[in-house]
Amino acid sequence: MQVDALLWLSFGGPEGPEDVRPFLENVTRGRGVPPERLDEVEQHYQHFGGVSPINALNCAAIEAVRAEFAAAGIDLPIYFGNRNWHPMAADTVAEMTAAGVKRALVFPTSAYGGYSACRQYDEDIVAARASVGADAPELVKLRHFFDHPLFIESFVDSVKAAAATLSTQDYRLVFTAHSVPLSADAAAGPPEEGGHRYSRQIAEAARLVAAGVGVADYDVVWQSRSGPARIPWLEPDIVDHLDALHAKGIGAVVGCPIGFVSDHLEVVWDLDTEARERAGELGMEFARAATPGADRRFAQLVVELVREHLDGAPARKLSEFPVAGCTVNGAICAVGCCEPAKRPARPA
Ligand SMILES: CC1=C(CCC(=O)O)c2cc3nc(cc4[nH]c(cc5[nH]c(cc1n2)c(C)c5CCC(=O)O)c(CCC(=O)O)c4C)C(CCC(=O)O)=C3C
Ligand SMILES: [Fe+2]
Repeated sequence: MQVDALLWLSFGGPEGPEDVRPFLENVTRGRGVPPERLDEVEQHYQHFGGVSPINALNCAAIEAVRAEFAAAGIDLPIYFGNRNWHPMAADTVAEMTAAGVKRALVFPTSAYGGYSACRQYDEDIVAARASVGADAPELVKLRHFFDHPLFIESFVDSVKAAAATLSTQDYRLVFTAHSVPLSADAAAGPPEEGGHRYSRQIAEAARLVAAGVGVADYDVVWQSRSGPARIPWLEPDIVDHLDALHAKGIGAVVGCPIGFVSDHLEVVWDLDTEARERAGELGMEFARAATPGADRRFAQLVVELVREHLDGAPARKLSEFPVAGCTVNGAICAVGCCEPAKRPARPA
């Protein structure tokens, strides 16, 4: 396939105290997140000076991919655009159009399926192209990579490295991912797959990493719950789970943020701040495994995903899940796939 560019499509994050509120409003527009939750999350960002680490991490990861492209003789410019903060995807796609890009691959910074992790990026692609108009380039999104060997191997090594910092090797391995409403998880994937594509892919990635580490018993839990309390989300929460582990006499935990590709705010707040603090109160040791974003293998993974399109290279994958997430111009993966949740009306 002939392509002219790669678009790195991410979530975006604020760059200073004044950006936080407008950023949060962009994220939650029409999504039924209560104002109290926004106030709370604003404090998490302000705790770090109103700066999310996510933009700098994306820029560093893009530089790493540029170096791998150069080494591999792949001559593709890389553009960067986000859903919720500058550089906004629509502006970036306008810039690509002006530069004469006719067809680009799109790397979304999420490894998984589901509405928030996959279909919402498709919606971003549709909206960005629509804002540019008829000259917008064709945008071909790359597939889910949660079961790519380079993604899994990076987490295996980071779990081992985190475990090595503990005073004991008798630790509990606990995987965490961003919680989503139960209804969103039930609707994840095409209906004939039976739903729950997001939580099942998380479970599969956790299984592969645990096997690579050589750990038989582990847990998969959730973090960063949002939304009104009356709507059920995936549980248990990591912080509650630490209480439960403590009650069972467990004294050391390795937390592995399997649902995230880089150390953005959910990781540095919910895990490195809240979970670590709770572990401290309980007298438990807590080590957090690094996310893969800064690992050279992550850049190599992007190169491999790109090669699947440039030269028809085979898709390397460790699970039986079908290849998914790869569509053109933001088309949905399949009829009924990852339907956006119906937002319940606010109680009167
Ligand atoms: C599955 C998933 C991923 C992983 C897949 C992926 O990576 O895309 C993810 C990533 C991220 N989520 C992020 C930030 C936020 N997510 C929020 C809200 C929500 N996330 C949800 C799900 C997910 N989110 C959901 C169902 C909501 C409820 C509102 C809605 O239905 O949409 C809110 C609103 C406030 C709050 O309620 O927390 C914020 C600020 C950041 C950037 C962090 C930074 O700045 O460093 C990143 C990478
Ligand atoms: Fe989120």
